[in-house]
Amino acid sequence: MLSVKRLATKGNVLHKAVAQRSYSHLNASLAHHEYSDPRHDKNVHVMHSRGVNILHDPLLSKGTAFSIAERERLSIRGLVPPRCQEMDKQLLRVKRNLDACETPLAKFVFLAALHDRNETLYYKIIMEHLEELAGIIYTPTVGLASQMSHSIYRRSRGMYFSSQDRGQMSAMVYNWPHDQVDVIVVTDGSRVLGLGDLGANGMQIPIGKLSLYVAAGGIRPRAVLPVVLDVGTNNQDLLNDPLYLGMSHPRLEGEDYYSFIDEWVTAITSRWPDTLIQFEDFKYPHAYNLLAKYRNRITCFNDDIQSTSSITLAGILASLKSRGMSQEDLSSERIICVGAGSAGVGVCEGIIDCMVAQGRVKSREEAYSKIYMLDQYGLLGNPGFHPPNNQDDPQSKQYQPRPTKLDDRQYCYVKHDLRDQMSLEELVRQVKPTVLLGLTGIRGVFSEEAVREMAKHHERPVIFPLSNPDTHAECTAEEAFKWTDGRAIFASGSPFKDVQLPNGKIGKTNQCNNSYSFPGLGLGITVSRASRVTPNMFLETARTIADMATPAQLKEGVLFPGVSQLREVALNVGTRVCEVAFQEGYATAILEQGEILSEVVRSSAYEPDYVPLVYHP
Ligand SMILES: NC(=O)C1=CN([C@@H]2O[C@H](COP(=O)(O)OP(=O)(O)OC[C@H]3O[C@@H](n4cnc5c(N)ncnc54)[C@H](OP(=O)(O)O)[C@@H]3O)[C@@H](O)[C@H]2O)C=CC1
Ligand SMILES: CC(=O)C(=O)O
Ligand SMILES: [Mg+2]
Repeated sequence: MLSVKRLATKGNVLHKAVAQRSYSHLNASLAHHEYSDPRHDKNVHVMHSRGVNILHDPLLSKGTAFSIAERERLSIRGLVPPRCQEMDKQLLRVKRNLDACETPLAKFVFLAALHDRNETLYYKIIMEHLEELAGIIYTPTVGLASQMSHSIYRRSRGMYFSSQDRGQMSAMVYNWPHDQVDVIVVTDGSRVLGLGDLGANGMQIPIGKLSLYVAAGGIRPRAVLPVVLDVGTNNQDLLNDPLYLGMSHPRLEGEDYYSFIDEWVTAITSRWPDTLIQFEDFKYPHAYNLLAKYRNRITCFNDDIQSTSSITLAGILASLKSRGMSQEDLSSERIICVGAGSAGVGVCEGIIDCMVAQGRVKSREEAYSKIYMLDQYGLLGNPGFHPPNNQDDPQSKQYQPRPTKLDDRQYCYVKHDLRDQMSLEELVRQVKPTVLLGLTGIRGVFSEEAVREMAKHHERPVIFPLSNPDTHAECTAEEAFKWTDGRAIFASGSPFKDVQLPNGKIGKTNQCNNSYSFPGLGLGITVSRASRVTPNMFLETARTIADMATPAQLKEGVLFPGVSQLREVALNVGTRVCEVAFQEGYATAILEQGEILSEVVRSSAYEPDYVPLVYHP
């Protein structure tokens, strides 16, 4: 086991990420009154300023929980109701108000307001009710909130960089009030979940992801930065809406687009050279192009491509055990992936990496042969199998070449012995897949015919409609269990309730979402101060999560711990990612014999507790 005694950043500057993390979350939020001194007791937060600013700073405010002594020394006596109420009473009030909200969107707005008032209380309630509230601050409700973002807008959070900021970004980054930023989630809003181009409204996604980085991954609230790159939108409804808050022009493309992103990356890394950047919800092929451009230059990854691959691979590996097989049997699976975009290709590359690492395939090419990929036109197959104008072959008469060419990444999956654009139903008949993955963003793509056909050939068909939000899932849990007579091993991107089966049993559902992988990845990278995010980190994340369900859970089709245990998942993943960072030589933290790495990771994770505040001019 690796151990860490003292950590330092690149350039030999003492870095507090781990060695001092236990008190670093006590730092004040606003630069003008930020004060952090390791000499002070770690249970006290010392500040230069006082008064109403403290009360209205969400990172510092305790609302009614300020003690009388604190009110006195912070000059806020009389500015809050007289009775001091501890956090337990505040939580009671928040939960009652939350339960009184009539719709998920109303809950979202309520929680966003709490986030803006008192972050400690926000994270406390989220962590205490993670299973319930992840569905509000994250998928599915965050999808609706993104669509409505311009209507429900109350207060700004994060940073926007837009086409009118060209040439200004290196200066703008200094408008952010915190000197240390551990994780940035950035989107250009071009493909928000399965909801398409939502322009600047996409901001709700980085905010939601970063809330999970804090609640599950233990990253400090003051060290996260949500960002929208507003390069315009092609969403005409938003452009026509007088309330829309983004730039009112079509999306930048080509050189304009890539040089814009370059300016932003340069600006960000000039102020925060060690920050982890998570690219989120960029449309294909920009998502891949940006990853290819920056993955070897800065500490970054693409969530949709890479961390989705970790959790989906974890799901497939766990399903092998659930079916009484070994994880090493991965290469004997026959996998159909419907969706050939960022997530589809990313997920399949992760599966192939694992097959190759297991050494049960002779080559990467052999691994590609195990996966069948479809896009909106059907199977990526052989166009040569369509003799033109063959009157005897009804399929051939309908054949139209794809309007767009496949790129190199997709071309690897082309099946030269099968007809191009074959339908899912026909492919299932021919291939008899063991695993069916959906990453299309399109409801209903898993038809009854396809799923029933699959279930004819396998006792436990593995059916993963992974698109978000729930309204865009390729099929519902009810459908999957109905069409397989309750035998499916089911996982979806957004949460579905377990299904009551006619035989009295319960069809267990799993959530297979990158929210299981990115918080731990971020924690591990932050703690180790890894300078790069590597393929092995994603592979090991998958293996770690795949080993977490108990044999009893696996037997009944439960593949992962529940969402309420995301913190535990993140701590395990974080520890493993940290180890990989050290083993691969990308950790810039200093390693000495001493503490146990898993304990360092655990003690580094933020806990939402109030800390006494002290004024020291
Ligand atoms: N569960 C999770 O953790 C995650 C889930 N996702 C979900 O995956 C979905 C796709 O994301 P992403 O890959 O980035 O999006 P992309 O737009 O990059 O890719 C979508 C793919 O689906 C294909 N497609 C569209 N319609 C159909 C259809 N009717 N039948 C078959 N294929 C179709 C598209 O084909 P064509 O190219 O021909 O248009 C394209 O290949 C989203 O809904 C997203 O929410 C994404 C990341 C994580
Ligand atoms: C979960 C996620 O990242 C997505 O649906 O895009
Ligand atoms: Mg995403």
